[in-house]
Amino acid sequence: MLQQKIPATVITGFLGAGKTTIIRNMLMNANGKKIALIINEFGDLGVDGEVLKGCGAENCTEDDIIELTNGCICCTVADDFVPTMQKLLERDVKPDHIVIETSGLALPQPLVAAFNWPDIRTRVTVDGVVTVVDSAAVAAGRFADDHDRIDAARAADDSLDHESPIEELFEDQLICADLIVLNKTDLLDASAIAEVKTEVARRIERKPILIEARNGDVPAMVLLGLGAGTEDDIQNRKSHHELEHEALHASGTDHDHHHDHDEFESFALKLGEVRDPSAFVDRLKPVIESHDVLRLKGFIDVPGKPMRLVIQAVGTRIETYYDRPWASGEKRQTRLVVIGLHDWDYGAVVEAVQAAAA
Ligand SMILES: Nc1nc2c(ncn2[C@@H]2O[C@H](COP(=O)(O)OP(=O)(O)OP(=O)(O)O)[C@@H](O)[C@H]2O)c(=O)[nH]1
Repeated sequence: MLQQKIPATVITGFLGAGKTTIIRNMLMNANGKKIALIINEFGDLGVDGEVLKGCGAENCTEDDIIELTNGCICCTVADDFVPTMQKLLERDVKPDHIVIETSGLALPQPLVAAFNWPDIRTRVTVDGVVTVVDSAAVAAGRFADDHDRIDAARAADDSLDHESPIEELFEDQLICADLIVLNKTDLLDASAIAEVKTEVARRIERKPILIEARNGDVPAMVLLGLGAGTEDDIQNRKSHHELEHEALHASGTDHDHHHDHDEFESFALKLGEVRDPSAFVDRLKPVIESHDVLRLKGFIDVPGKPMRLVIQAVGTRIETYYDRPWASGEKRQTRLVVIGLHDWDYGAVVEAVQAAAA
């Protein structure tokens, strides 16, 4: 008997756009579908996996959540992703649907291409690539970089062929989408949302479905019911990197030009108790602003509190909430992951975050 392929949904989008939030919502509304999650993060601390395990969904137990933390999934496809999929597909009880959350810095294209590997292609299909957009960040001009500055830099150094790394990545993630979710529309008025739509649409020639969402509230039926078979269409969704590579190849100047994440850096910090989390948040804001920290997240140990406090910062917008009690035998500790552009003053950022927590 011909086995039906298991559908897999790829959830991508820049740092902090709301990927984990969408998945958390979906798990609560999946109508009994057994979901397997593959979670990929940039940085050593598996915060997203822990947050999702903390939500205790019955259709997706801790066993069904697999974390890939050896760097961005697009660079570790062969070593990490493919073996993980193979193991998942060998389980006795197969999932009804596989959901993959890429890191905010990953290119979805190499991941989708992996679905054409022979022993994966016969068993799984990409139901769709969902690209989550932080509408507030788009409205604030986060992805529309200062082109004059970049042009000037290019004029001074003609080996610079890139747009800014953030803008390029944003476009590559859009280009690969079957569904674009304009998330965080609660933070904008109607005219700003309309501008964001125009801004997003002008960056892609294909016309994927575009929907608005607040707090990642997208019906599971929509999210998991795209039926796109994206692996058959990757030729039409090439990343800047792939196009550049092809152009160099055609001009005979091809060289060993790997995609990497050199433009971004992250570090993990382990700290002691934070007595006054709201003062910590207040002190963090100027640190994030002055050092252009792109993302900070983790868990805080607040003395006297039985629960751990989750902290999520996307730019200077910071949210904290208690998610679950510290488990017995679990070490109470403040653990943070901080992501920024590689040219930041690393030592100064570490010191400033430590000082803010003290
Ligand atoms: N105001 C607002 N905040 C949101 C919305 N969706 C998510 N957030 C918040 O944005 C922050 C980041 O959300 P996540 O879901 O962790 O984002 P992510 O894309 O998984 O982040 P990375 O995995 O680090 O790239 C959290 O504080 C969320 O609560 C939304 O629609 N509106």
